[in-house]
Amino acid sequence: MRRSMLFMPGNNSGMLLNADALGADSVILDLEDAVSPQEKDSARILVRNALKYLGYKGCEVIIRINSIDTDFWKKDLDEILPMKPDMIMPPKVCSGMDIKVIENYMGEVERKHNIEKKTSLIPLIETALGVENAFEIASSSKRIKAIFLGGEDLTADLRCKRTKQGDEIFYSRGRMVMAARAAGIDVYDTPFTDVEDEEGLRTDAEFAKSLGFTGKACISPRHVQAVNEVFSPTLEEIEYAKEVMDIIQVAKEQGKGAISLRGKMIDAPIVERARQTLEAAKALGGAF
Ligand SMILES: CC(C)(COP(=O)(O)OP(=O)(O)OC[C@H]1O[C@@H](n2cnc3c(N)ncnc32)[C@H](O)[C@@H]1OP(=O)(O)O)[C@@H](O)C(=O)NCCC(=O)NCCSC(=O)C[C@@](O)(CC(=O)O)C(=O)O
Ligand SMILES: [Mg+2]
Repeated sequence: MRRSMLFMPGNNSGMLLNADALGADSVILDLEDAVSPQEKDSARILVRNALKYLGYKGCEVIIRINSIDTDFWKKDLDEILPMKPDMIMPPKVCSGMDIKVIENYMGEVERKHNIEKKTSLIPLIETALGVENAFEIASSSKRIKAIFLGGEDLTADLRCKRTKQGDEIFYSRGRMVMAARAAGIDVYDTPFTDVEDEEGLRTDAEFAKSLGFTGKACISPRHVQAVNEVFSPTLEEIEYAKEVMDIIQVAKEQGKGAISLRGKMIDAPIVERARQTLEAAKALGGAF
């Protein structure tokens, strides 16, 4: 289960060394905006070597490449794909056509190196055009396992102020969740960028969860535990889900589709949510 995704700059060897020991479900080794243009070549080699020699058994590893309007993205794929990372994150994806361009080049590299695995994609959507085309992007390739909202670049493109409360990205968050769920994939929320503000982080993560996000990115290891907690089912939720499953069995035996539990109606969609809760709990290692 992927709840937290921790970004780290691809040119920081100290951070890369312990990448899979920080509690995040995924780490995103960044070759894009956290790396200056002068450092792109050395960061690419460092990340390639980290994948090759460190192995990263403790969590999923995603590489954020540079965007297709730069001179770097093909070199990124040339070096990184042969190391078979779990996923590639292309940034500033604006359309399904962008995905086709990336996918075609990935196919070329995979064939050249006889790589059977088709590496998955998690497109970063962080422009107004990208948000408008979110469903088209989400459904443009079988390689896409999730989409990811980038609030900082998006608000720069929208020409508005990025606030902690996040009213300015409310529409985009809803649109992303809708697009991802309609395409049958997961959806991840933008990182909370105030490293010191754990209460603000929790509020932001809880709000993202309430909208339907699967998980959230982090820029600091200090945020990982809170994000993992928020995106895990609570014991109360698990207990309730089990009660729902029990009571719907009683309803079935009585030939009913709906029944009452603690004064509230239980029917098919509530049972489906309970099933999702128990599935998440099971994925996290609970015994049910
Ligand atoms: C923010 C800060 C500089 C603060 O540094 P500080 O040193 O003040 O932090 P401290 O907490 O004091 O660090 C205590 C100890 O943890 C270590 N430590 C810190 N962070 C760590 C980490 N991430 N991974 C592993 N280790 C870490 C540190 O090395 C130290 O270790 P040690 O010295 O041994 O004690 C640092 O966190 C950092 O660089 N974060 C990642 C930045 C990054 O990747 N950005 C790009 C991706 S976002 C993006 O692009 C989003 C988007 O695309 C989407 C959108 O649109 O929304 C966009 O467009 O924005
Ligand atoms: Mg960005």
